[in-house]
Amino acid sequence: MIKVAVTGAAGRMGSGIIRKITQQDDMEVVAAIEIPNSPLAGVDAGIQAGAGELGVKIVGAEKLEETLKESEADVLVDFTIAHAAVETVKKATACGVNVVVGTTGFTDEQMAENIKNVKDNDVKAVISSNMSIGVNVFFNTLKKLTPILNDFDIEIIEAHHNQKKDAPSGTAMTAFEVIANELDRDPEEVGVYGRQGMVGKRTKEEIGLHAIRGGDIVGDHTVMFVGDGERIEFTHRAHTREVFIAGVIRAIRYIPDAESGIVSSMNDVLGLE
Ligand SMILES: NC(=O)C1=CN([C@@H]2O[C@H](COP(=O)(O)OP(=O)(O)OC[C@H]3O[C@@H](n4cnc5c(N)ncnc54)[C@H](OP(=O)(O)O)[C@@H]3O)[C@@H](O)[C@H]2O)C=CC1
Ligand SMILES: O=C(O)C1=N[C@H](C(=O)O)C[C@H](O)C1
Repeated sequence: MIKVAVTGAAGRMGSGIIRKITQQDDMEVVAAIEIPNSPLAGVDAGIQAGAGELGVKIVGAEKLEETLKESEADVLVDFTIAHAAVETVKKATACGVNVVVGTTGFTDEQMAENIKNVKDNDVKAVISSNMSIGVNVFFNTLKKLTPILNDFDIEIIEAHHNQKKDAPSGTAMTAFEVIANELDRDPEEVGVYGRQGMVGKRTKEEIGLHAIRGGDIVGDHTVMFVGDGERIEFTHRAHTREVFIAGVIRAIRYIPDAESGIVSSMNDVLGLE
């Protein structure tokens, strides 16, 4: 039985992950953590998630370390917000707990800190901006398309629900890094985040990133390759968060076989590439 702790337990992803884990016979929720001093502390995590009573009470993040120790969690799953996730990964890895992280919006420095904490504490980890199988095939296909279309202008457009806090999405940022890497372009130099005013003509090298926010859009990503006289619009659309949650379940199941001290990718989990 894999013992799972979930941070962001009352969030859109966290509650869906708790519901899904209760339907598996090889894993169980042993801890559910919310923001420090959460008003939800003491509430049953299963009831909160709509999965029926679990006998696991939500605790505030100020009790993270003691909760991880008492619950003997094998894996912590984090879908929260970047600044909180960095601290959570630091504390969980220091307690020897493996991590599955889907939170987005990390700066390069924050991601480097996550990787260092996994390495220094020799734990197992899966970190990915998008856990869906479709998006990971999308990334791999982009890797193949980009060198062929290297002369086209490339723009990335993402659309998400009106509750999303980070922009551009983590998935758009990963797509951007894949493309920049394939084209040997420095992401620091070629990223153009929206355009406004007299920005001048588009340069050949730049890659535009654009974020749309509205209603209940689960998550759409389009990479536009625009040439003279034709264009390719390569799109992934998530219809439901269940696609991300299915990936999380596979990532949890992958952890026992994962290599220690490194961050595994969803390609590793899904056996892609
Ligand atoms: N990799 C992937 O496949 C996917 C990634 N995501 C990413 O996951 C993250 C969460 O998304 P979503 O579930 O929609 O967001 P929500 O805002 O619905 O959920 C986040 C939850 O985390 C809580 N939280 C904040 N800080 C802490 C903390 N220190 N400890 C414990 N809990 C905390 C929040 O509480 P409060 O609301 O009170 O602040 C909230 O309940 C985002 O970064 C999003 O981009 C989302 C979908 C798929
Ligand atoms: O916040 C979301 O909802 C999502 N976030 C991830 C991202 O930023 O890429 C993944 C998915 O698109 C949904």
